[in-house]
Formats: sequence, structure tokens, C-alpha cells
Amino acid sequence: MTTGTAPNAATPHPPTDGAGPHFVLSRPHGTVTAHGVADTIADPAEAVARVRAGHVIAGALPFDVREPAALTVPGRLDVTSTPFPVGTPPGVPAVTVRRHLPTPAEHTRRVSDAVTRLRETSLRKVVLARAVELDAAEPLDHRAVLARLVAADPSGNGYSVDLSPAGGDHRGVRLVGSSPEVLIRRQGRTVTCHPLAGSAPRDPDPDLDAALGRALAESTKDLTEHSYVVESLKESLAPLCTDIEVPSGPVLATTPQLWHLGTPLRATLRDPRVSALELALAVHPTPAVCGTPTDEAMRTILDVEGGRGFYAGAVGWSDASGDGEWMVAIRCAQIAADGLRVVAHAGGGIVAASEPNSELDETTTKFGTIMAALGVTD
Ligand SMILES: C=C(O[C@H]1C=CC=C(C(=O)O)[C@@H]1O)C(=O)O
Repeated sequence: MTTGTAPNAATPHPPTDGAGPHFVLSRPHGTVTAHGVADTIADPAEAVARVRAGHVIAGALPFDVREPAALTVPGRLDVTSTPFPVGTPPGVPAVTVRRHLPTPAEHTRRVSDAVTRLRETSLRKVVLARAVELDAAEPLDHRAVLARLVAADPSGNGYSVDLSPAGGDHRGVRLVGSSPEVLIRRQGRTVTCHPLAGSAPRDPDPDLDAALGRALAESTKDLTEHSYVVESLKESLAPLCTDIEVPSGPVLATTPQLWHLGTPLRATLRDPRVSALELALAVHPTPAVCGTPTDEAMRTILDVEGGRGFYAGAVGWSDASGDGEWMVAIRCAQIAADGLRVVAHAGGGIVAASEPNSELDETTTKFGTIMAALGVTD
């Protein structure tokens, strides 16, 4: 077995299928499952070359692609035409919050500082996230968490990825989540993306719920926050695609917890050798998870939050023809190798007009997806 390494990767570690497939992506139109490992790859550039050489790749890219990725050349990639089958969603052991990182008060203070910076510098948008550490009373089974995520929202993009190929502390760690956001999809020469940015909570009352959606669609602050993502995607796709079709304004998208502003983009690939993985690397990190300008936002995030690992990265696959799909790795948690410790993340786009307490509430609502799957109610 040969193993690719990013410059700063610790010794990679092959995932095993002992506890279920090392990669599952459940989409509304089908499920992609990787079985067996022919190779592990921590360097995205090597993965790009492998796809160009006719190999299949599946796995996860970190938020900061200078960090090691968790990619494999699987033994086999199965594709079905339905979401991941869940039947009756299984239970999970009791999971409790150990601590918030940072505290909610500190997150609010960080947002407030970011707003000052956004008003006084060339930074236009920055996505700030916070984490929650949790303890499970007994080892969590990532398959149960995935089944609960998909059962709660079959129209979402549920995923469970073994992060072992990234080596070091990632060995045996599972990234599980349900993302509402398609970073990029390539089918032949057709390239599609569905960036999301701008959020409002759902409400059980249908009238109130619809009013919240309408208010989001008209919110200048959210439309501004959203526009940076669309602009960035257009710019990143331009060298690689022609006929980039962008609707005149965003449409509303929903998850069980949130309304979002979304813009479906469509383009034609110039060079058919450019794979879905290459496209994902060209557009990532978008201002849906990083900010505008990208470098300044990235520096701000690393300075304020430290490393994010695989939260706000991407999960997906590319087949031997270069077709594939990559989701933005949000609404997720990382389950430790022992199944007893979990770290969940949620973030939100901050612009000059952001209000710190609303931004804190928005992250709490976003945590709802993974917390429900973990059975956490507080
Ligand atoms: C960064 C996250 O969400 C992104 C995707 C949709 C809406 C977002 C927002 O309104 O801030 C974020 O850009 C997250 O869920 O952690």
C-alpha cells in the first residue's frame, strides 16, 4: 500500500470497515458508500492526480486545506438511488454537554469584536464558529447517529466519514453530520453548486414559520451576507467553467431547524479532465464557512478560534471519470475513537450589520441538527 502525505501530516492510518463503511454520503437522490481501502491519501494534490489517473476517491477535506485531508482510494464505491436506509431510527446512549468552547458569552464578545473589525477594515464578512464538547455514557455508534440524522431529514445530506487517513489525533475519529449545503457537483460537463448563507429559525406555527422565511428573504443584512458567497463562487468557477448561470436573487431553502438563503448555480466545465475534487478544492473555503476576502477571513478565524479540523471542510467523492459530489461539512460532530467523547461545531456569517446576540442564537439553532441526532435536549 502506498500512502500520500501532506507536508505536515502525521503518519496516516488506514480506516477499516470493522465498524461499518468508512465513508457514507446519503443524498436525497442516492447513497454513496465506500467499502475497503486500497490506499489512504492525506495530500489533496495527490488525490487530484489519482482521480486524473482513473482512481476513485472518497473522504473529507479539512477547513484549512494546508492541514492533512482524510481521503481514501476505496476498494469499491457503491451508489444507490435512495437515501441511506434507516428503518426505525435506533436509540443512542445518554449524551451530555461537558463544556462550551468558547462560552456563549465569549462567542458573543468575539462577534462584537468582529463587527468592529468589519466596520473599520477591509474585511467584509467572517464566519465565526463555536464548539460544544459532549460525553456519551456508553460508546456511540456512528451508524446509529447517521441513521438518526437521515431519519430526521432524508432530504438533507447525511454523512459519516472515518478521519483516520489524516493521521495523528484523527485516527479512529468519525465525522458525522447532515449538511444542507452542496459545495459542488459534477456530472459530465455540468457543474452545479447550491451555496447557502443567511439564516432564520423555523417555527412550529406554520404562519409564523412562513413569516420568518419571508423576513429572511427581505433581510438586507442576510442578502448582503449571501451575496459574498455567490460572488466568490462565480469568481472561483470562472477559470474552470463557461456559461455560469446565476439566478437574479437567492431562493429560500429549509432544514427542519432553519430557513436559509440559497442560490442554485449551474455552469459548463471547460476541461473534462477537471474532476469534482478539483472543483471542490478550487471553490473551498467559500464565504459560507470562511469569509470575504478569503485570506483575511481565514487569518481572522485561525486567530480567533484556532484550528477547526474537519468542521467547515467538505465531504464527498469523485469517481474514475471525475464525476462526483462534495458537501460543505457543517451541522456535524466528530466522535472520538472510543465513542465516548464528541465535539460539535456551529458557526454563522458575520457582516457589519450583525447583532451579536442573534448570532449566538443562530449557532444554537444550527447545533439543533446534530444535538437531536445525539439525543441531547438541553
Ligand atoms: C457555517 C454554518 O452554516 C453556513 C451555512 C448556511 C448558513 C450560514 C449562515 O447563515 O451563517 C452559514 O454560512 C454552520 O452551520 O456551521
